[in-house]
Amino acid sequence: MPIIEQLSHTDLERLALDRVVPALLTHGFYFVDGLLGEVAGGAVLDEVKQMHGSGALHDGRLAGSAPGVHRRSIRGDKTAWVSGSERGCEAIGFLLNLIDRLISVCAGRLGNKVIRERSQAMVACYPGNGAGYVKHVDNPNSDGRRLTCIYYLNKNWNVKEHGGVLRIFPEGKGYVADIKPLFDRLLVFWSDRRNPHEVQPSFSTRYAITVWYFDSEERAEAKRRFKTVTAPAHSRTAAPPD
Ligand SMILES: COc1ccc2cc(-c3cnc(C(=O)NCC(=O)O)c(O)c3)ccc2c1
Ligand SMILES: [Mn+2]
Repeated sequence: MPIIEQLSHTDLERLALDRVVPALLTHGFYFVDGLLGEVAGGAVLDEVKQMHGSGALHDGRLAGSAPGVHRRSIRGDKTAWVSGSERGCEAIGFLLNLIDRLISVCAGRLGNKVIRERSQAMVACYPGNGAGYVKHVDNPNSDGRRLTCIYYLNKNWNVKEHGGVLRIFPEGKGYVADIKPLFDRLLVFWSDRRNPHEVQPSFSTRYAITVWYFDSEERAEAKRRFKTVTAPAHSRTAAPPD
């Protein structure tokens, strides 16, 4: 299927400079709808459905959980990690390239941090059995993750029926932000303690693709710390694969 480029580079620059950067600097998060358009977004969705149908998604892991606490009670998604260059991930690769270009335009204007690298993409499915993800911070302990980017893939999502809202509790703000996991929506937010968030129980299959962008210095320092401190396995701070 031909992938029609929806956003010219100028559009991407305008989106980054006029929308994403100002929102990150004031509210700490931003979402945009219609990122890829129906055709390219639909191609990404087809690839994710194919992965799910072929059994490529497995129970998501936890950074470090207290013994005896049942993982599913904390995090109920199934995930797979892709680079986007795998066979059957061409549309996902196109999406990741577009998000890379968007974030690289933003990076120079987000303060003195150097955002130059990112994690692999985490393809996630909340199966719709009421599972969600309890309130958490993606990067509570300076593991290098600076920005979380989540691309949602859910058509005809009805929150009253399906739940699955991502609720962000912006630190120090008097409000919460309820983000519906709608098809072709991209959400960007600071990964650290500024943005505790939860995935509310989902009652329909809920697909998303997440990438984390690293602050190179914080990431390098975290790797040094990780190597030198022989922390017991269960207590280690987890971070997605590079
Ligand atoms: C041990 O290695 C790892 C590697 C990656 C990990 C990723 C998550 C994670 C974090 N946040 C969310 C989330 O907030 N989703 C919001 C939404 O879908 O709207 C999510 O689905 C998954 C948790 C633990 C991990 C451990
Ligand atoms: Mn999270």
